[in-house]
Amino acid sequence: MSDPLLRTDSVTKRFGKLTAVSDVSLSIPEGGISSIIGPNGAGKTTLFNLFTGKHAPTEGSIEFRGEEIGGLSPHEIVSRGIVRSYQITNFFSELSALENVRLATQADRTGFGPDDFLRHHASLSDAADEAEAVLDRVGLLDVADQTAANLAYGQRRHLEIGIALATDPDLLLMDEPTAGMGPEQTNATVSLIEDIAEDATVVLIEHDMDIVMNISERIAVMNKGELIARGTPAEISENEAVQRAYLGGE
Ligand SMILES: Nc1ncnc2c1ncn2[C@@H]1O[C@H](COP(=O)(O)OP(=O)(O)OP(=O)(O)O)[C@@H](O)[C@H]1O
Repeated sequence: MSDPLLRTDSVTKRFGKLTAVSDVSLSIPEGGISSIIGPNGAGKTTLFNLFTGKHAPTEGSIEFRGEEIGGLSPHEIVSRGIVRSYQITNFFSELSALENVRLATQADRTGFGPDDFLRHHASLSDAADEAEAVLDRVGLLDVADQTAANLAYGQRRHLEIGIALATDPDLLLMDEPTAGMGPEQTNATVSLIEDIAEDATVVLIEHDMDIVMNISERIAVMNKGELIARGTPAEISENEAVQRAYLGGE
């Protein structure tokens, strides 16, 4: 089997006396969709925050493509190709959809070295083309010129995904991407996630079990900070420890 894209080894995060993530060893292979599920407070978001550099692990390691990333800054982690699509709004509301995505594509391609500076002008028009392609992919080309603030809720969520895609991530972390959406928008978002997973690795935190079971190739289940099960949707749906965790009995 090929090396995992992301691997944690006994990673632990404590906040004072509270252990939010406890001794979690998990491998995410390259490609496809993996989901992290678990009851409220299980430690899912904290695990994402460790992956993105928002928090440093208290103990243990996190490797991306075989290199330690635990404790790196968010900026360094993004530059390695790990990007998070936020559940909270993460765009400039007065700028248009296109401008928001274009800023993200520019940030991805414009470095700070002298060569980058010389390439800057040419890269701006490329960034504009790329931004349009990203907007098309997330279904927002027809509202490209509307300000982000004027987009409907589901469109704003897709804009956030577009901003993440604009940096061409290898690993896209998505935190409840369908939260608050109606059935039609949910279906559109699920199709988009499946499309993204054709050429990037996607890890989802998702509470909607129908989506999780339909879309995931593999699922990791957390409860009270611990990883209690890993497996395919069929394996997880039959796992007794998982059923107990969801019934609140463990
Ligand atoms: N910055 C922080 N400081 C202190 N405690 C925190 C912090 N972040 C998370 N926690 C605590 O860590 C535990 C795990 O929280 P986390 O948000 O990771 O769970 P979750 O599985 O994402 O839950 P939910 O599904 O409700 O979002 C909770 O008890 C939470 O209160």
